[in-house]
Amino acid sequence: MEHKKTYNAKQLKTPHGNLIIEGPISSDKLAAYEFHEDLVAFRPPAQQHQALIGIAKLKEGRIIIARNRHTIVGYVTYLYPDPLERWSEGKMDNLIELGAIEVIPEFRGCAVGKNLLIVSMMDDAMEDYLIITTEYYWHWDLKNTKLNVWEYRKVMEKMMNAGGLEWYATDDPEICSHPANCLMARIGKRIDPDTVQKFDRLRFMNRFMY
Ligand SMILES: CC(=O)SCCNC(=O)CCNC(=O)[C@H](O)C(C)(C)COP(=O)(O)OP(=O)(O)OC[C@H]1O[C@@H](n2cnc3c(N)ncnc32)[C@H](O)[C@@H]1OP(=O)(O)O
Repeated sequence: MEHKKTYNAKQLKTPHGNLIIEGPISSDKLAAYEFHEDLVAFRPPAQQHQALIGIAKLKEGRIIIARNRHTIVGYVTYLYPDPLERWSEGKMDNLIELGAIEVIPEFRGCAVGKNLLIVSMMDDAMEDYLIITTEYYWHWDLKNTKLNVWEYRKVMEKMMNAGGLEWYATDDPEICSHPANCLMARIGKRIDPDTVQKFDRLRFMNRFMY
């Protein structure tokens, strides 16, 4: 499949300053911007910056950023699912995963997360994808936000809903291991029924056990 990427951008005014929410952004541009030192949710900032540059180079990879002048203060990633996870087992070239989303603490609660999702979906090419995201509570910043798992889950749902991702049932053991974990997905307008069926089979791989 051809992976068309069309750049979109919007301005977001926040009490902490104006941001540009933009992408998909090229690896060269990503490399040229500063990467804020508080972007620590997944890896040390320098390593995560490099990881995002790598994703932007992938044919299916997409990075949308929130930028304050020359500094990246938030991002969301899209790429094929990890080959070790069940979501890649269907070898579906139109299934991509929202792999990570992060906003620095200073700008949280200012709708940056929601706008990263909104700008992501401005690209019409997203209608050709089935987009999934897996939510595991152990990736959440419960310590600093002081939210409990259900409050945090609500934040995640509201943010993902802004991009049209909705809750989907699954028997994936890791997701089922805690009730706050979940699978969310967005089925693009041009997705065919065959793809939806394949996705259903991926969601329920253990059904013959019952
Ligand atoms: C697939 C994955 O990546 S899982 C891991 C997700 N990432 C992380 O947990 C990393 C650390 N956390 C973060 O970076 C941020 O908190 C994010 C990305 C989860 C959310 O980003 P934000 O920019 O704060 O989200 P945003 O401001 O758009 O808020 C979404 C909704 O949650 C609400 N919300 C946000 N923070 C809070 C809070 N602390 N308390 C209550 N509600 C909150 C917002 O008011 C908004 O709700 P609304 O639509 O009713 O107004």
